[in-house]
Amino acid sequence: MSLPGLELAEAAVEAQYAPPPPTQVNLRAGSEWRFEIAFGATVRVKLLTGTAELFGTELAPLQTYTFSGTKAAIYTWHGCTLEITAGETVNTSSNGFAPGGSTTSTGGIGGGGQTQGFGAGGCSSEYVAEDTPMVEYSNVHFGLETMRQEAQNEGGKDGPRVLILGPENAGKTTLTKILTGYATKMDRQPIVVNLDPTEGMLSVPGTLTATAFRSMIDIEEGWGSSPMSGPSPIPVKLPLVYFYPMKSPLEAEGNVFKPIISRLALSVTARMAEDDDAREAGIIVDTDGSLGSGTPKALELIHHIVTEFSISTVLVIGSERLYSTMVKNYDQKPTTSASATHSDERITVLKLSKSGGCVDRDEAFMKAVNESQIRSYFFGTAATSTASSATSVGGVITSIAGGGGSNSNKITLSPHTQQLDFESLALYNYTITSTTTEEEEDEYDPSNFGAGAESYTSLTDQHHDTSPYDPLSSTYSSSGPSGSTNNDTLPLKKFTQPPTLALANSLIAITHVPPNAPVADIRDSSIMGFVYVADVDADKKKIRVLAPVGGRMPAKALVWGKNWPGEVVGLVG
Ligand SMILES: Nc1ncnc2c1ncn2[C@@H]1O[C@H](COP(=O)(O)OP(=O)(O)OP(=O)(O)O)[C@@H](O)[C@H]1O
Repeated sequence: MSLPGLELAEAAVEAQYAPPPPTQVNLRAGSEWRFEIAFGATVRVKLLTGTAELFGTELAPLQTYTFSGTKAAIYTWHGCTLEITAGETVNTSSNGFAPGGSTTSTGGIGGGGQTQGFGAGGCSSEYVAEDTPMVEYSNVHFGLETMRQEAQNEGGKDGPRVLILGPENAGKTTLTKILTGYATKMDRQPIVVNLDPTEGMLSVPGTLTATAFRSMIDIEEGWGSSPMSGPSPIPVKLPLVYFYPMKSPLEAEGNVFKPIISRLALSVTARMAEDDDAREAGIIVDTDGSLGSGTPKALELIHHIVTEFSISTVLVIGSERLYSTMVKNYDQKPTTSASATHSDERITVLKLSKSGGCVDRDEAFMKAVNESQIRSYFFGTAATSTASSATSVGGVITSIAGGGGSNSNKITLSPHTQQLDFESLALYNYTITSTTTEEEEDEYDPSNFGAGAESYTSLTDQHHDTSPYDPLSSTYSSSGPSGSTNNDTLPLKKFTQPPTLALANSLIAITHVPPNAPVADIRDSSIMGFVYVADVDADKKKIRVLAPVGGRMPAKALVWGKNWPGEVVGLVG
């Protein structure tokens, strides 16, 4: 192609790019290889000698792991040699599967060559770092392990309930993975709770989940996979999923987030009460970066989490200020379960270093991560790995609520599309005013939906937070009341018809409650699964949806993910 005005011929991308030859990386004991791989590029990593782990989960020797759209590090305690090879590229533009979908299967550098970087194996960035906080993190693990041992020895005592806090990109999720990986390696079965709606854990973005980890985390995909039919190299996990279709816990003054947390905590506590393995191993709670902001509202939500999950250990990464606030509010204060069990259990607050490897993920990368999570929820993952064989199955899924975030079993699913009569659906939408400054106001306007005010109903939120507020009273005295009580109306409205075009390309969650359930019940319901709106026919009042399973749409209340995860274009061609 000629460049206008310059009469220079631009070399073809393929010609510019030669696949890098396999590279060997020698890691000394206590160092890590940090790498970034763009979406669309794949890089294969093999452990040739020694031992190594990726965020707490050990790599099997001589097995090839394939990574795409990843920023991570492989750490070694005793030294190792890794082999890094370029994998095939993924067509990110035209197949409707981008960025996490089908591959060109060229075995080399294909049309998407521009996504390959110039580092080893086509990484866009890679280097070896000697300075890591892994010793600190492993000490935390052994501290937690002592608490688990105590819980095991003294029947009835709970294992550690850990809350991980910090600003965005401080490494909270990474620490959660490391602690979970180490715990499962020691045959513990911790319950991992994800309270970060920006990124799904074993589910799509916009979900808050709790999962009992009985087996190892998947190296390539982050968290492993939730149940679906077909062979799976890593045992699947079954998350309990709640839908929170907002980007930040602080939206709607935290009034939607808090009751869902209470629900989640109730389920987790019930599970711990009847499952000794879970009780001994305890809970690890990963949070959203906005809770690390230290604002009164964020502190109030932290307090809610600490209370509801009876947190015993608070880990703060990468924020001295937040650490000092947490020490002031919680260190050596009794846990909420201490008063219930008449024990003397006290909260410990610890400060941890942020890893120098933590990378800021820009909006485009996060968008690709989120789209990839949603895409894999419906389509499974492409067969990129030589470590596991791909199998096409009929898309029959036994449980559909999870599955999105990390379907590592390289299964291609076949979701079903079907036409639905919009009038037969009970669709609800959160009508919040976004607190995120860059987002436009999102007030509910019935006229947008072509329906009068009578087409939606509004019920009052029944939830009142009665949790004691002592530890934080000093914090709030200067800023006045927290403001959590000035919005008693739950911003969850039902609308009927006609369907709006804004529905197209968005997700709808199927709850477990009947269509006419009170809105507080709809908000508090766990999720059966998701459908994706492929098309809207406003005239005929019909929508075409993509569902992970065939058959009739369950007659349940539905919640629209309009604000978040929002529009995901091109899932269905
Ligand atoms: N040691 C490391 N080497 C390379 N990359 C790393 C390392 N630690 C973390 N990362 C990467 O940095 C990014 C941010 O880390 P992580 O997701 O753990 O942060 P977070 O605090 O959970 O962020 P958020 O609040 O936005 O969810 C991730 O892509 C993660 O894989």
